[in-house]
Amino acid sequence: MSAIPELERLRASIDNMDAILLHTLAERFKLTQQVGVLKAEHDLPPADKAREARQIERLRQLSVESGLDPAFAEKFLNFIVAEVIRHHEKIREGQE
Ligand SMILES: C=C(O[C@@H]1C=C(C(=O)O)C=C[C@H]1O)C(=O)O
Repeated sequence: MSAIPELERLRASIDNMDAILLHTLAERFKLTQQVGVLKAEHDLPPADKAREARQIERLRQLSVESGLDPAFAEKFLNFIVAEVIRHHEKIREGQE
């Protein structure tokens, strides 16, 4: 039996999941952009390390519960947050 139909079925679901991830990320960035504007208006610093530490702790816990590598979850969050902070700095400088 050919593996192709099963491979195509799995890849179609993977494509759907990728779309969900991307749309979810886009909605998250809409929210963080609003936080960036609020911070710039009130002269608050772009990064909040205490908040990030709480998010990492929470996501590490959720990862264990859902069978995901907690180290990966932490790296993934850090990657996204770094991009968010880059945007916040730009908003602060009036470039966004
Ligand atoms: C969005 C915020 O700004 C930064 C980005 C965060 C994020 O992307 O979740 C979290 C903390 C901050 O370093 C915030 O302070 O809530």
